[in-house]
Amino acid sequence: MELLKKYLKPLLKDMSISFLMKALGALAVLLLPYLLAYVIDSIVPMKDVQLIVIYGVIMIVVSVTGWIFDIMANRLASRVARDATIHIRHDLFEKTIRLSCRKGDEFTIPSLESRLTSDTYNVHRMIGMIQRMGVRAPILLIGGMIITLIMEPVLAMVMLATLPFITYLVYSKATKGIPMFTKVQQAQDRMISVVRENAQGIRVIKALSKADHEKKRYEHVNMGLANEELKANTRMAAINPLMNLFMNLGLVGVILVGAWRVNGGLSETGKIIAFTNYFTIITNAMMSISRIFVMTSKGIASADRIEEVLKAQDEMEIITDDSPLNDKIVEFDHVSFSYLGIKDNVEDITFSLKKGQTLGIIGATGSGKSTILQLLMRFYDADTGVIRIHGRDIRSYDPKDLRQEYGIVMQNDFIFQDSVRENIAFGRPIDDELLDEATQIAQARPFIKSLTDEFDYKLNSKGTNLSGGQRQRIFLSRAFVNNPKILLLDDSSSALDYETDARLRKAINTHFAETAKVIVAQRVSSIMHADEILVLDQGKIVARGTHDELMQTSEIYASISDSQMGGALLE
Ligand SMILES: Nc1ncnc2c1ncn2[C@@H]1O[C@H](COP(=O)(O)OP(=O)(O)OP(=O)(O)O)[C@@H](O)[C@H]1O
Repeated sequence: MELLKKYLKPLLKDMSISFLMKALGALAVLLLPYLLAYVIDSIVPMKDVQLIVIYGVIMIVVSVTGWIFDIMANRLASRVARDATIHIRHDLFEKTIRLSCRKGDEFTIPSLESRLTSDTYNVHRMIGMIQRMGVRAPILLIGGMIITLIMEPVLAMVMLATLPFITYLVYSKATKGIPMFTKVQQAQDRMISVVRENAQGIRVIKALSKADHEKKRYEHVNMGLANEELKANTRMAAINPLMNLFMNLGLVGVILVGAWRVNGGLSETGKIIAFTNYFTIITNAMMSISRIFVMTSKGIASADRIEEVLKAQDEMEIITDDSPLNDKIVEFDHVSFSYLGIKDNVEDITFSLKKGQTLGIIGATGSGKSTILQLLMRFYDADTGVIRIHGRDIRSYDPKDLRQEYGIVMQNDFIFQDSVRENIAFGRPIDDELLDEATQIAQARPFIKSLTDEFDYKLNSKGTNLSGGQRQRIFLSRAFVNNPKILLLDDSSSALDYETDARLRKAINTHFAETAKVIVAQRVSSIMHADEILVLDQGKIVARGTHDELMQTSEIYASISDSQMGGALLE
């Protein structure tokens, strides 16, 4: 509910106007049966046609005025719901993209996606509904009761006897509904996850003929969602029919007692007609209130999920470190880290890099190579040990400033559906000269020249209209274009042929002679000229040194090198 308070507060003025208009519209609706009873019981017996016409006109005016107020209030309500949701979505999106990687892993991407889409939609519907019905229904309900009590106390008591049952019914169903709708949203997260994986891995699925397997997986989560929805909706579905039952029982009682009273001369026909009108108004108001409860159950469950993300503590706090700056551009000091807090994914890593130096990292898959780069980017914080940049704790830098120091190619880098230029510049103010230089170093110039619109050529999402090697050269251009102080390359040339790879290495060494470089590679040829090479195994450094030293001291390194000798010979 805090979420609603925060986002509706600035819209309080519009909401108040909308509520006022709704209230006036509701009063007009309440006035009509009263006027009708008066016309039937007092004006018609006078047989004064002119007076009857005047009252008819008054009733039309009241009815049209109420209708106009209602429409205006509904429009305003839609605007308030829209404005509040825009701000909620904006803040949620901003928080989502700023969320630390650890928190992102905790929430999971599909869940964040559904919080941004269906949860915000539920909240939007709840805000709209509360405004459209939240004032009107209670006024019609309470106003209708007061008028009927004044008009026909005996009949009103018959009708009111049904109310305790109805109130209990709505309350008990709605309170049980909130956790059920939370489960529905969780099932939706699971379905989005499968849909997402299928959409992204469509080619693998086709290649491995796994369509039937994936269909079954989808059916499973789809059934899960359907079952949760069924459970929640079944509970809620009982509200309306049961309410109808109680209301109709009340109405039967009213008509029987009403007929008995008219026959006995205790009441008049007009009053009984008006009373049945009020009864319908009250019934509809009760129905609306029950709908508000259903939608509010859904909306509150969704608002809680949104709030959970908005309130997520970002553990990426910035600390103070006034240590003197030194010439070690990057330093790992006995760093250990675990993603899940179970087993260290990197353990006791120590190294440092000065201006212009290159560190090569090699090792088996899953040995922790990319994790070192993730820690260097401060996507995660080390559990023990310290990472320093220019001699100061990495945690003392604003992550935004810190990341501007880097040029990075990640293993699973991404191409956006945009031009080649935008994919390289990435919103940074990059002129053509820089673009040209970066693409030349990345050995991308020849293939970009061959594209129909060169730098304006539109790339598909994930670069499906490029080859693997072309994509890597776009990623490299992106990393080079801002002349980084620290260059991090994670398996960035695996799709290049050996000759292009060798030219790339030469170009990097010439253009980035001053830059500290960390190169993660599977190929020995990509790192053999590094100032130091780390050989990783299960998160630990099992050997270190230059290429020549490692050829003598590390069996693992020597065997990798020997198996790739054809590549290593090419420089
Ligand atoms: N987000 C994550 N959550 C949990 N575990 C993770 C996560 N990312 C990586 N790991 C685990 O951490 C370990 C090291 O992974 P890392 O990606 O650093 O390996 P790598 O040496 O770069 O492997 P590769 O050469 O295959 O890219 C692996 O066991 C991996 O399963």
